[in-house]
Amino acid sequence: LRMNDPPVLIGADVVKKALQFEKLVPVLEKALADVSSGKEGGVVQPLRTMMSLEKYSGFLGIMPAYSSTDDILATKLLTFYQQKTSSTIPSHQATVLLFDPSNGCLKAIMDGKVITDKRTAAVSAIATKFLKPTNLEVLCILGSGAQAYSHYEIFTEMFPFKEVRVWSRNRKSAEAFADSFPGDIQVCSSAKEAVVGADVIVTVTMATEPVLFGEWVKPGAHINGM
Ligand SMILES: NC(=O)C1=CN([C@@H]2O[C@H](COP(=O)(O)OP(=O)(O)OC[C@H]3O[C@@H](n4cnc5c(N)ncnc54)[C@H](OP(=O)(O)O)[C@@H]3O)[C@@H](O)[C@H]2O)C=CC1
Ligand SMILES: O=C(O)C1=NCCCC1
Repeated sequence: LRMNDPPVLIGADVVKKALQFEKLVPVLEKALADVSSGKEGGVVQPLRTMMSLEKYSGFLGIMPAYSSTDDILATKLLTFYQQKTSSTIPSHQATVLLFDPSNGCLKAIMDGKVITDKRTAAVSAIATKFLKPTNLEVLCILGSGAQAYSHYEIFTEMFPFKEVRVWSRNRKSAEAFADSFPGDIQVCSSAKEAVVGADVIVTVTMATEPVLFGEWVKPGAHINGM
């Protein structure tokens, strides 16, 4: 791209093809290590700004970051809303803007919804890889929305679970989730039933009240709380 060229638009389908988990995981591991290395890692990532839209039970989040080692300047713009069950609009929508860090020119406008779904699940999987319990037999997913799908995909790709359980507020959502994958997924009638005995627990709901209680959790289990 030349300096004055308009930014490239990169839609969800193209992003989806580019973000295969086997490519994404090593890149994210390096990014996480760079962030953890402080100054040496060369990452500038101020705390995200989260603006509340109380009138609509929504939020607008702004998440800028610069990596000097990769020389990448980007920001994610995210909106998320407490949706009515009947809504067909995704609760979380996002766009990622990519800039030329040397002059501030906007280079690309990318679909950020797929990035959010896959990045979040990949980071949970990386955390699980490093903190995992000795046993990795039972995976429990609480919630059955976009994050549940992406977490299921990467967790079953990266780890040898023998049993996968899902619970969701609406049983029909959990059933639709289970039916959408060829693998066997046990739909549970309560969060407790899904959690008791699980080795890895993923909480991916929009609940504002607790759905997971400590007394259900097996000693040594790993929890990814979204
Ligand atoms: N930390 C991070 O980087 C990120 C965090 N998140 C968070 O992950 C969570 C899931 O996101 P996502 O999958 O995209 O959202 P979706 O809207 O796609 O799915 C939401 C899920 O939450 C359930 N749910 C909604 N309200 C309640 C409630 N009051 N009590 C119990 N369950 C409820 C729904 O269940 P049902 O369908 O059965 O009604 C549904 O399964 C959210 O909290 C989101 O903010 C998401 C992306 C990134
Ligand atoms: O994408 C992110 O980062 C999010 N953080 C918190 C709320 C939902 C999405």
